[in-house]
Amino acid sequence: MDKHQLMEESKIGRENAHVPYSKFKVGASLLTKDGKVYRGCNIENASYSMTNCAERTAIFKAVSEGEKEFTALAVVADTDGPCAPCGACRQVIAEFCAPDMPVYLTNLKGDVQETTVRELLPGAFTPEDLRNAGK
Ligand SMILES: O=c1ccn([C@H]2C[C@H](O)[C@@H](CO)O2)c(=O)[nH]1
Ligand SMILES: [Zn+2]
Repeated sequence: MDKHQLMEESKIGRENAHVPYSKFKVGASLLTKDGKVYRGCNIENASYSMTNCAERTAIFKAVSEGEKEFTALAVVADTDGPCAPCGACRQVIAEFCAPDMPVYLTNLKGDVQETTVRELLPGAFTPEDLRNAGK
C-alpha cells in the first residue's frame, strides 16, 4: 500500500465520524508492518471531554487487535490546510510509532504535509523515561 492509497483509506474512515456536536469529521488510517490498515474516526460524546479523536481510534483499534508495528499514519479533515493532530494524539502516536515513521497530514482539497512522529512531538515523554527513572 502506497501513501496515496493510505490517504484514501483515511477518507473512508472519516465517513463514520460521530460528530453531532462539532460537525467536524476527521479520519485516520494506520498501516501495519504486514500491510494491514486500521481506520479510525472521531467519536464525540454528549459529555464532550469523552470524545476520542480519529488518530487514537485507529491506534487503539490496532493495538487492541494485537498489532505492535506500524509503518505509516494518514489523517484527513475538511480543513483549510493539512489537518493537525491534537496534543493528546501526538502523545499516543509517540507511544506506539517509531520517531522516524512518516505521518501524512491531509485535507479534502488534497493538500499533503508529510511529517514524522518526531516532528509532531519533539522531546516526547516516552516509556524510556519511565524505565530510566531513579537510575
Ligand atoms: O486531529 C484531530 C483534531 C480534532 N479531532 C476531533 C476531536 C473533535 O471530535 C473534533 C473537534 O475538535 O475533531 C480529531 O479527531 N483529530
Ligand atoms: Zn487528537
